[in-house]
Amino acid sequence: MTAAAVTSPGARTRAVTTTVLDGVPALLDLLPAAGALSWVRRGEGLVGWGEAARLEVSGPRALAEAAAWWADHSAGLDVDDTLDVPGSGPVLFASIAFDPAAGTSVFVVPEVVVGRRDGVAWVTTTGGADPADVLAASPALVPAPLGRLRYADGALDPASWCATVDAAVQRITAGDLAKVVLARDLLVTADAPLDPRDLLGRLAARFPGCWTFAVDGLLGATPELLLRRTGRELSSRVLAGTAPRGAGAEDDRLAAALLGSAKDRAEHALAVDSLVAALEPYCTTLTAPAEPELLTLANVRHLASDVTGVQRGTGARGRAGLLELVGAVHPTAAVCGTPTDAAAALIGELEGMDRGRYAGPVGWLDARGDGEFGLALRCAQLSDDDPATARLFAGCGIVAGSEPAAELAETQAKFAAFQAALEG
Ligand SMILES: C=C(O[C@@H]1C=C(C(=O)O)C=C[C@H]1O)C(=O)O
Repeated sequence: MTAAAVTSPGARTRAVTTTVLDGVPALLDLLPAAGALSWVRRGEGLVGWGEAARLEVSGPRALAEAAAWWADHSAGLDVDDTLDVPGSGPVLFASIAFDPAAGTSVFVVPEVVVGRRDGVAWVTTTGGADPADVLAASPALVPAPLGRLRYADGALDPASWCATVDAAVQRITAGDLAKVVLARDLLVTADAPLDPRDLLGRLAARFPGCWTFAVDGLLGATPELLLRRTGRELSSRVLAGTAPRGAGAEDDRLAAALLGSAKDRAEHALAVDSLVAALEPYCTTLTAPAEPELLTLANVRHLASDVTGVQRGTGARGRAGLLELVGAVHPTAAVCGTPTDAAAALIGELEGMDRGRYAGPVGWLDARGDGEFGLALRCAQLSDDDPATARLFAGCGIVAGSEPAAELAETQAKFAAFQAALEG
């Protein structure tokens, strides 16, 4: 059964105009406090605000319905876009549930989008608003102190979560499956309301190589690119295999140990294989590196593989749409496990929580079908009911030989990404 809640554009919102900007604004500084939408890396990307249209959808055909809705929506627009680059003209921000059949995925067409790509900046407005007015309206951000932060266990306390890791390792050893990604949540309450703009600014400053995202209150800085499409070109950055950072020579030792770890390499290979197997039918060529590289972040290191391909078919009708591709590759073994069905069932059995949109695809697409989707990791879901609270998520891949205490420490290192943004 599919549930869908839709707000559709009226005649007022049919005119979409992209205007090139003379100056190049700092994208995240433009965002208003409410309804922030973001996909920014190294100062480039897209931010948006306001809602010209919105779709909330769940069910086995959720992504197909969203794709049809977006095609229908964009076909009815009167577009003036002389720039014509990926992300100019009409744009849809998306945050897809980890399990789109059961959870709610959110799609938002902003009233205003500001983009920056290769040093060129533009603004796209819907409904005839003057770009000068919408940019002048963005208020200066005064960082608000959050006061004391109080943390509480989410679904499972650390000891219970370690017991689930142990149970998963036993199932893997028994031969039921090869890998499962188990996550946990952590609740935080501040003295004052959390301001998405503060959080996004701090995430981007500390994690410049990650994609700083925000859609419908889910905010984070993810290092993992699920799928980018530009024309027929596809790319993905697969991560799996993680080590903590250390001080001085210890940091180098930990990096070398990660690169040489048979366990982490095996865990990584499962994630790459899952992406390649799902993408291959859609591609004329698809290339994965023979060896992973190290990706170094402020809080952790990962094994990383950049996979690139060229999509089969030409033209909007001759090739699969971006949301179809996203639906085909998700969930990879980076966030679910191998085999997918057995891992998904074990997650449902052991985790004891609803992932919501955590570990789901998050990003944007335009009316050409170009776009970028990351995996919603290193993130928090701000509460609708209490603006001073949020739910943080972190998970890790469990394989034969995983040790519960080390996996718990890995979740703590991953939580630290968002915690640093909260702590300022
Ligand atoms: C699941 C998460 O991260 C994933 C799991 C990783 C691992 O187990 O080594 C590494 C990167 C991500 O693919 C998370 O950050 O919550």
